[in-house]
Amino acid sequence: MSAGNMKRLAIIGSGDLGQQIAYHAGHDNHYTIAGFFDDFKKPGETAGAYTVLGGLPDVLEKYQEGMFDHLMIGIGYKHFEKRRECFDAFAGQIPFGRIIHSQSSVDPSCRIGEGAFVLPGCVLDQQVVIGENVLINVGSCIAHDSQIGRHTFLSPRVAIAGFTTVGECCNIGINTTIIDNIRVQDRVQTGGGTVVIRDLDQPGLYVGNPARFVR
Ligand SMILES: CC(=O)SCCNC(=O)CCNC(=O)[C@H](O)C(C)(C)COP(=O)(O)OP(=O)(O)OC[C@H]1O[C@@H](n2cnc3c(N)ncnc32)[C@H](O)[C@@H]1OP(=O)(O)O
Repeated sequence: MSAGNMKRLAIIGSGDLGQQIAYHAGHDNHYTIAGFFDDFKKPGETAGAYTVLGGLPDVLEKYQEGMFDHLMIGIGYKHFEKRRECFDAFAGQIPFGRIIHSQSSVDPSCRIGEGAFVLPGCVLDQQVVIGENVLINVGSCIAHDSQIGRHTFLSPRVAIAGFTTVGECCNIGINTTIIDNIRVQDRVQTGGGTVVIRDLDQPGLYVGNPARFVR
């Protein structure tokens, strides 16, 4: 697609995650980048290669003025409540982007929610279901028939076996392994390298092999 035909993407949050989304959305030819919305920067200020269009109160108006076509949330795992709130505030009013990087392999039978972002090097096998506003970081692998709940963040190289369900607003740490037929409760966080071999029934932080509840 030539740049002239591409839809324009605006991103809420111009920090590290917003920059990562802008980079891949642009360089992998999904969108031209309209700019960021960020309450902590001034309109017109530069953030990386792009401009701040305004703060959160300006998003709807700028969309109605035709400044962008699709929206993504660049608020990361340190602010899950805000990540969820922002998505829910604009869902149904503004179309969200859905980006699957061209260097990922996603089976056509997968269902990927609005606002979801699959980064390079991921493999999603048959019938995987990815909820709205989920981010799947580089090199993650999700086997057949597994599901990831809304707003959840998978760090790089997470490995999830078949028939497993990860809840909403989870932060799954780098290189976490989850075996098959597991259920992970909403709002679970795992440390790097955690190995999950039993259901995680309680929200909170788990680490280690096998995973143990920390707090
Ligand atoms: C593109 C990107 O960069 S995406 C971001 C990717 N980043 C990650 O995945 C970060 C993963 N983070 C971690 O692993 C961190 O160590 C956390 C979040 C689990 C722990 O953070 P803290 O809140 O500082 O906890 P703290 O360091 O006090 O650890 C609590 C206990 O868990 C242990 N622990 C912490 N991390 C791990 C781990 N990854 N594996 C095993 N044990 C661990 C600690 O040794 C400590 O044990 P103790 O109570 O017996 O002494």
